[in-house]
Amino acid sequence: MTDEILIWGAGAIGGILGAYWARAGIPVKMVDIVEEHARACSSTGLRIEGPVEEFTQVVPCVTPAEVTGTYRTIVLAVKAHATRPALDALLPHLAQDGVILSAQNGLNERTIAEVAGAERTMGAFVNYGADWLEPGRILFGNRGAVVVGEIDGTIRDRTREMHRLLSVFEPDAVLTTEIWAYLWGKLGYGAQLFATALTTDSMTANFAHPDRAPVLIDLAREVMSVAVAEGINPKPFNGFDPAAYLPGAPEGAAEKSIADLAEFNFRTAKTHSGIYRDLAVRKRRTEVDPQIGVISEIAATHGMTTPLIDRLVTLIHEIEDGKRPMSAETFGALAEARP
Ligand SMILES: NC(=O)C1=CN([C@@H]2O[C@H](COP(=O)(O)OP(=O)(O)OC[C@H]3O[C@@H](n4cnc5c(N)ncnc54)[C@H](OP(=O)(O)O)[C@@H]3O)[C@@H](O)[C@H]2O)C=CC1
Ligand SMILES: CC(C)(CO)C(=O)C(=O)O
Repeated sequence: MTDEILIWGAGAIGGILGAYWARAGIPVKMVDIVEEHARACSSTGLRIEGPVEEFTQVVPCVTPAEVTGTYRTIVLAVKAHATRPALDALLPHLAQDGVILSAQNGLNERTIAEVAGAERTMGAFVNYGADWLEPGRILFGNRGAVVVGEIDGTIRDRTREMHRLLSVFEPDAVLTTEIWAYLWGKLGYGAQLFATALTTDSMTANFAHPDRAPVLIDLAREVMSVAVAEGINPKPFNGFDPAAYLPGAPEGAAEKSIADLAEFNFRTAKTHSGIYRDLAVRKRRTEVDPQIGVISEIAATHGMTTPLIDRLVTLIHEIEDGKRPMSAETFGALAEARP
């Protein structure tokens, strides 16, 4: 047994955490299926680039087959659709009294709790912007909200310790009793980000586009109404204001949130979302089903329908399958599903 932290998934999100922790002298090891990346991080080091800070840090990194021992803290930072296979591989290395922290988008904490047990699951919400560029190189595009909390809302010694560790990386990290409220807020913003990836335009260009803003507003309204049906009161962050998308919001509030998101994303060196990168750069499937499709599944349990979310999922799949281009016309096909 070791108190070394294991980061499972050493890409944009996990790699940055690993580099900051290793630089601060915190014992950390990373695991990644990309062997060339693992070798680079362990030998010449992981290069963090971009406007936030630039440095190179050696961080021990192995492939899943090379992991030995058991760990009390494992940070899971793979894409949402890789959560289950990653859990299968990491569970033999999780101590009985250990915990998995999800540093992901979506409601992965539900899956982790199901597989590893609720007691061994901790939630996080991360909104910093980063891109994996090539083996051993990650762009840190912008700082963003980092929040940690137990899935049952309690605050324990281990939660405070995780908050302390995250604060090494992000001094404004928040310790919360309402992690689900942040995760649902990110689902609303996440749906908007998926919509921006229907085009090749930057996130900011989409948020600032007069014809697209109303569609982005209606999308967030759909997600926020499902959150409310779930008994969640989503939290604001970095320009995303959940209350602006709820019934009874003051006039102009949603438009202001969209303008704030255009402004927030104008300041990042990460011009496009991770979804755009999956589709246009990495040419691979996205997290759309576990991150966005799940919203309509939850809506159905409340007897609600989510026409925009459903159309968005279909369009993203059509792009993944090469049946549609990323274009203004494809965004227009989303707009057709507006109420
Ligand atoms: N990037 C960002 O700015 C943000 C991302 N997020 C979220 O954070 C999560 C992680 O995203 P991100 O870091 O961008 O993704 P990346 O693809 O950059 O990093 C994930 C890494 O994990 C590897 N991997 C995949 N499956 C496994 C596995 N079973 N075991 C070990 N490693 C594996 C991937 O390899 P391969 O590439 O070959 O699959 C990749 O190197 C996602 O849920 C994302 O939505 C949240 C906020 C911001
Ligand atoms: C845009 C970002 C970084 C949130 O700010 C994100 O979550 C993504 O790329 O999917």
